[in-house]
Amino acid sequence: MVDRPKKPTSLNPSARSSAPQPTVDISDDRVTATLPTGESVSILLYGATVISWKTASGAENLWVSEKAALDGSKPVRGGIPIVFPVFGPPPKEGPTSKLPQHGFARSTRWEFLGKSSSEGEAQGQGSGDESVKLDFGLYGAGLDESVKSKWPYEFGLVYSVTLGREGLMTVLNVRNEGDEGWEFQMLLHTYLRIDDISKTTISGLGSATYIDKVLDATTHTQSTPTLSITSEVDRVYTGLKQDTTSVLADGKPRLDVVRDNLEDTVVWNPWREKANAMGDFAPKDGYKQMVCVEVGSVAGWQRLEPGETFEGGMMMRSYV
Ligand SMILES: O=P(O)(O)OC[C@H]1O[C@@H](O)[C@H](O)[C@@H](O)[C@@H]1O
Repeated sequence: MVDRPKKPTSLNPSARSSAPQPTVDISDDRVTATLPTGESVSILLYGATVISWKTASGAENLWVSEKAALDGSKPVRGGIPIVFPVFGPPPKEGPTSKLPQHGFARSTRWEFLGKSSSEGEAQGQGSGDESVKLDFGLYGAGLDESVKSKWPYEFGLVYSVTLGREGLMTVLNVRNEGDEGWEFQMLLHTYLRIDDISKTTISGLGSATYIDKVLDATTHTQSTPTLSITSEVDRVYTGLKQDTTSVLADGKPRLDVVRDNLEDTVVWNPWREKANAMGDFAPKDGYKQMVCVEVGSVAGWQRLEPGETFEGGMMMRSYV
């Protein structure tokens, strides 16, 4: 009798079968991944908006308004909406002038492209350093005609969200898929959850220059090593040299935001009046539990010629 060929097995089958694996749950409107150690992330397909990122302790790191629309009717007030291809109100003239504030990426449904796992998991090492990467795509062809007519360029966006034990990494890859060059701005509009704004300081911006959108829209220099927030803040820090912006609670690290290939960071807190004026901002005193630290490329424009790509993003670490 001829021996049957054995079924191919992994290099270390026993470890592979016994090592707990990350789980990925895909529903109609969102993708949720959980590591065996308890960390989790949840991403709405609408806007590819990360709406939750929890550490192993169960602590939530992102702020989402209690009145945020999660049904695709408007951009999510909280989490990490993606700003592309224009930041803020569009310029009066030029290719992005007809687009809504912060562009269309945050108000368009993206496609889930799939998941991949870290080497540790793939080789069944059970080393406890598993991570899971979720990819989302948005293409010119996927846009509504009404949006296409406002920004008629061929593009491909791939947004990768990687959940690991050491933090959450989010990276946007932008590709020009057409035959003419175009320019864009991008930003990860991250609403961080904090316990108490009066005990919160932000470091990593000392000596940097910023455009103060609340004051006079002119350029200032950060004179103190840390920033405390005691009223409305809307600042665009530009050309930052250091990579890490840290949020401290009572002087102790709470969250780090590490920029990757991006030079600008927006710090935003609407404070009492602006929070009150936003219909989807709740609770009304929620501005005391959030601060936006938003990495991006927004002070100028990134230009992509046909076939060129740009990639930028961030790594976030949580200390709770
Ligand atoms: O209300 P939106 O469109 O989500 O924008 C919120 C804020 O987003 C910030 O990035 C801007 O700097 C602010 O000026 C703006 O108010």
